[in-house]
Amino acid sequence: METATLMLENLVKTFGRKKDVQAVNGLNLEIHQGEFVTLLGPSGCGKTTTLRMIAGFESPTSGRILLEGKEINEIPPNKRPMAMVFQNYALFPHMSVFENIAYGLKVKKQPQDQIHEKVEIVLQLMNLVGLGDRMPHQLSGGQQQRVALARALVMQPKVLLFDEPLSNLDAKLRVQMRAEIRRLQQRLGITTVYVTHDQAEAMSLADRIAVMHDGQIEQIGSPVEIYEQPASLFVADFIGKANFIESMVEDSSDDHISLELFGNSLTIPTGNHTYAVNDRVYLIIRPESVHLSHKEGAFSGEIKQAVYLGSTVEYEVEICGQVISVIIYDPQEGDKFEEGSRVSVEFSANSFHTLPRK
Ligand SMILES: Nc1ncnc2c1ncn2[C@@H]1O[C@H](COP(=O)(O)OP(=O)(O)OP(=O)(O)O)[C@@H](O)[C@H]1O
Repeated sequence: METATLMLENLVKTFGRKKDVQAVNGLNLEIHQGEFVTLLGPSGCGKTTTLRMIAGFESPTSGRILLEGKEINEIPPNKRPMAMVFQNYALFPHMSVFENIAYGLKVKKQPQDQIHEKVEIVLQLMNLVGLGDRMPHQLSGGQQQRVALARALVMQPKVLLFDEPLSNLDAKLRVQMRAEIRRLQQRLGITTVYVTHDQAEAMSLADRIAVMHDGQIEQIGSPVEIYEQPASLFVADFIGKANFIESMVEDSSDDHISLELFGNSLTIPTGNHTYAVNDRVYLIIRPESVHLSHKEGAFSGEIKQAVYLGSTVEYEVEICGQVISVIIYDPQEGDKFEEGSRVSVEFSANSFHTLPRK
């Protein structure tokens, strides 16, 4: 069996004199050798606190952190074989790029020639050759972040930690840097934990995404699993857009259920759930799985709102009193509909997903 490099067991962190802020609330996570895991969730869900506990900057109120099977709760941050890259780069302003990168090795009293060799390797790796003598303020934001990453990599950590490292960069550079981080991580194979509240960043980087909510992991899985099989309403709503249609089970067999959808009967696979007749469910469908046309179709709706965004058009369509979001990618002439017009609506086969409704 593959052993986890990093294991978080029932991790709890409370803040405040009365211990009344539950930042992390019984969190369990296993991260394997070489794996890239992102912690994704809304502001305040406990992502940064979790990362800071892994790094050793915060000590857990209870629970255990294990690295390669050994508990490291009591080991100070500078003794953990980990390196962290921060949102604000945290470079020393009075040191050159070279000195910034060399700093950690100097503190560890490594021989001068080895420090030189190692710094040169990461300067090359991070496309920073020729910039070693510059001061941080003479670099662009993207270059500063590369120096911060070089400074982390030069320590040859077993675990690399990122705290929203791209938030201060403009949108284009962010996309470029995230591709660079992914390439680098794959090439070096370093176990990585990456905190972000940006879904696209989490989806494009991670082997697995841990979606956090109220100090716990609500679901962990590959980007495809998280998107296509959300385990809760929170995940379905937080990751991408989703339509939630209230319905009730009319018939149930081993692996299929029939339910009512806008006056019609729909039979779909049950997925991971078991349902009985009369159970209340949410039918979940993504906006890109809904199709509009002027042809005769199963359902008829009215366009309430149309927003043209160039590469996509987004519609709000009312069907039987319920408003459904629709996204059309790469819209062609026939995909444009006026507000107030009637359209027929179809749903992609097998694109429905259900969750129990209390
Ligand atoms: N040092 C602290 N003292 C008191 N409360 C704290 C402290 N650090 C974090 N918290 C609280 O713990 C909760 C989780 O914070 P945390 O920074 O981990 O969330 P986050 O998911 O990283 O959010 P964001 O995306 O906004 O950074 C929040 O309610 C926050 O206010």
